[in-house]
Amino acid sequence: MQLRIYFNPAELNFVETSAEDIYIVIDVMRATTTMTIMFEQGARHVLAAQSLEQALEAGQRVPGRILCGEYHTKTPAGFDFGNSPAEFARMDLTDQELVLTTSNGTRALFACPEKSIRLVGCFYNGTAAASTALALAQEKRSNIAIVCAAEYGYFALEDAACAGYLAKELLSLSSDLTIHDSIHSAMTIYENYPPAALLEKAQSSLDLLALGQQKDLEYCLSKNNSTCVPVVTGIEAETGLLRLAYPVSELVSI
Ligand SMILES: O=C(O)[C@H](CS(=O)(=O)O)OP(=O)(O)O
Repeated sequence: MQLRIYFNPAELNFVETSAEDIYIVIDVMRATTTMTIMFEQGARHVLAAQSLEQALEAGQRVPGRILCGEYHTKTPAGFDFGNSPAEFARMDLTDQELVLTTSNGTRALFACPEKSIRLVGCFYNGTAAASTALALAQEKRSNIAIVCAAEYGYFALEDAACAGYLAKELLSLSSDLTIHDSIHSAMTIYENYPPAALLEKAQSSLDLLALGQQKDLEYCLSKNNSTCVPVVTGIEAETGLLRLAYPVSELVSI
C-alpha cells in the first residue's frame, strides 16, 4: 500500500492518479477545520462549491440552506456566514444543510479524481482522519494520497506540516505502507513546524491574526479534538456541488 503527499492540488495534473485511491484533503486554515466543526455541530450535509456563483445558485435553489464561505477571507455579500471555525463552533447546526465555498479548500476537493473517496483532514481530527483512511484503504486494497489545498497555488506551510503529522500517524498504525520522498519531506516539516511554530511562522496564521481571527487559530492548530471525519458522498446533479456527510458509513458508492 503506497502513501504519498501532494503539496499542491496542481501536482495531481502531472501524475497518473487513480480514482481507487483514498484521498485525504487538508486545508488547515481554514476550510477543512471548518467542515469538521460543522459536522461536530450537527450538520447533515455540507455542499462544497468551487465558486461564489455556484454557491449562490445552490443556496437559492433550496430554501433553508445556509450559505457560507469567503472571498479573500471576507464573507461575500449575500452570504449568511463566513469560514470561521470559531463561529461555527458556537452554533447549533443540527440537521442543517450548508453550502460552503472557500478560496482553496473546497477547490482541492474538486481537484481529486471524480468518484474517488475524499476524506476531510486537519490537525483537529488528525488521528481519526488517519485511521479512517487506513481502514478504507485496507478494505479496498488501495493506496492513500494526502492532498494539501495550499494557498492560491502556492505551498502552504501549515498544510504540509499537517500532512507530515497525518503521515506519522498512519505509519504508527501500519507497517504495510510504502513511502515516497514526499513523506520524508512532510514529516521533517512537521518536526520543525509543529502547531506552536506554525502560529508564529505560517503566513496564513499571520494573516488571520492581523484580521483578529485569533480564536480560529485555536481551532485550526489544536490536535485531535474531534473524531469526526467528513467524506464526499457524491455530486449534486443539479448544481455540480460535492456533497459531504459524516459518518463515513454514509458512503455507499460514489
Ligand atoms: O478563509 C480562509 O481561511 C482561506 C482564505 S485565504 O486563503 O486566507 O484568503 O480560504 P481556505 O480555502 O480555507 O484556505
